[in-house]
Amino acid sequence: MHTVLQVKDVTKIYKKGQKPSLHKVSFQVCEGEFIGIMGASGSGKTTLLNVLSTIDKPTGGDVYLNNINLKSLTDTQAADFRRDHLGFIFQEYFLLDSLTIRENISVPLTLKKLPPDQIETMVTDLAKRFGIASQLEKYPNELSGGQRQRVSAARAIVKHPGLLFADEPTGALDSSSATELLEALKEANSVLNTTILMVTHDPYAASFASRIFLFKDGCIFRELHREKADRRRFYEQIVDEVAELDMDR
Ligand SMILES: Nc1ncnc2c1ncn2[C@@H]1O[C@H](COP(=O)(O)OP(=O)(O)OP(=O)(O)O)[C@@H](O)[C@H]1O
Repeated sequence: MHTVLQVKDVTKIYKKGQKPSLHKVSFQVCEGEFIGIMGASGSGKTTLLNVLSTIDKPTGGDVYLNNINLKSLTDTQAADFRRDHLGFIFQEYFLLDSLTIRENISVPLTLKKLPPDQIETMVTDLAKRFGIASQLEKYPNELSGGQRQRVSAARAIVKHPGLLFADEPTGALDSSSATELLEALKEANSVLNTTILMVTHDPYAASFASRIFLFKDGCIFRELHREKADRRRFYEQIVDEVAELDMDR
């Protein structure tokens, strides 16, 4: 399986004299992995996501995404790279209220100028996977929070991003909506081979990942592998680690 993301000795110092927010962080992610990023508030998770997604630049070290060194990109190239290769899901849904759900999910494909019938097929297929096929002609304000988040996930995945970043995607959802979203992400991961990097404080959400990096003070403090453990056992392991590291917010 090929390496999608390579992070080498990445350091981020916001202000001279300040403690590094990331300190020589190194890891690799292979295509089709589902990575969870956990850590206490202030441990560097958002900083890492910003640096990996070309939104911010590291002070030192290198990030290779699909073998492209992000350092080599100009700001305009970085914006194009984000549009063409990366997908994002945030705690907020960021849907366009004046567009239908079908139109919202179609936006990335319309921007790519794909033929309408191809867009139609891709959007309908994905909407079925995400359990929102019957909502396609509605508007965002007619949907529940959980449904809106699945729409925003479908919009991020429909363009087949090389890497999908999810930043606290279940943060605003009740537990059953969170489960529906996480199961949909897991399905996209296993069926469509979408590579996912998800920041979360929630051990339950993290238990859907196959590998987890626990951050502390800007460094990877521990790495957990799900391997053959079922999700429940993995969840228990994560809860134990979080308690041990006192990582609760
Ligand atoms: N723009 C900035 N300027 C200066 N320091 C910053 C900036 N952004 C973050 N930091 C500092 O970097 C460190 C890591 O912050 P970061 O936001 O990455 O943590 P986090 O793990 O995402 O926290 P949370 O879970 O609360 O979102 C913190 O000490 C924070 O104060």
